[in-house]
Amino acid sequence: MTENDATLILPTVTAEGAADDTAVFARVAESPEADAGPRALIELDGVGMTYPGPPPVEALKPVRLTVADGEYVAIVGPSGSGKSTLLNLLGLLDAPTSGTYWLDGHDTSAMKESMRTRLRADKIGFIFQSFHLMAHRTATENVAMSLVYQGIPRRRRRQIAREKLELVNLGHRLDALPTTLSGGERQRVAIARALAAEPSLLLCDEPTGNLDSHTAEAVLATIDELHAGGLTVLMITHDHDVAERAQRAVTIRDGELREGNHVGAPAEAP
Ligand SMILES: Nc1ncnc2c1ncn2[C@@H]1O[C@H](COP(=O)(O)OP(=O)(O)OP(=O)(O)O)[C@@H](O)[C@H]1O
Repeated sequence: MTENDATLILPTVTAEGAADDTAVFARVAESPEADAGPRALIELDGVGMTYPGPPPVEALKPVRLTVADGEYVAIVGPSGSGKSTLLNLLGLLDAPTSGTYWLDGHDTSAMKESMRTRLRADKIGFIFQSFHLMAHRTATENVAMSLVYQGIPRRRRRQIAREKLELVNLGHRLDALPTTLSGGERQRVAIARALAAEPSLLLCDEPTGNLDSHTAEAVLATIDELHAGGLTVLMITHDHDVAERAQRAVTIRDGELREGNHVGAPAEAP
């Protein structure tokens, strides 16, 4: 990924957009539901996605899905089942063609693009199979740069980056370039970057797909610890062993979601 490509997952907010959003965020924070017990961080109601084609492809059939704040949920399915489509919707990288997506109480369907971008930057940290690190930047710079668009001063950005890298046990490799890091270490830099803005949701897209099983275990253990600390984790994977780490698994097949089959999850119609 080039530095330009990085803007796909890094926030790009105008001052105007930020001002609008602050007002909306304040209104939501004042709502009476804010105190009403365990809250849903994610709520999909009839959310579907049909790519226009031609020919049109119904990649995600209208689904309902609720993920509570602090949950660890795996979405598991084979190639072509609609995982990336769902990830792009959940990550506010794409808008659904039907239904309503509430993220932390915000109806994202009605939002302008600038607002969705702002919400994404505030609420969601991403980690991907291929790390997406900038090759010519140190670990600290890779993490710190994710905060550039949030108007955080450079010194503070670097301080946050160091803290997050220490959190994922990379305090001894702060100045290392990605090419000098192992695969597992690179993925931990990516996790540190995802955590920099204190997201509510960690959205993971096959984060161990490029790692050997030993290294994968270490990365998954880091994600377990983050979840134990209260972070909501949504793990997209085709690997049932990876999905087993979650509290709850949801299966996706041919664009249809089915509530999972293990670990304390009450079966629930999609
Ligand atoms: N832009 C697009 N236009 C048309 N069809 C698409 C588009 N993107 C995906 N599809 C189709 O939607 C379906 C779901 O694709 P998706 O990429 O979400 O699956 P996936 O589960 O992530 O697959 P993989 O694990 O192989 O990445 C597939 O049939 C795919 O061909």
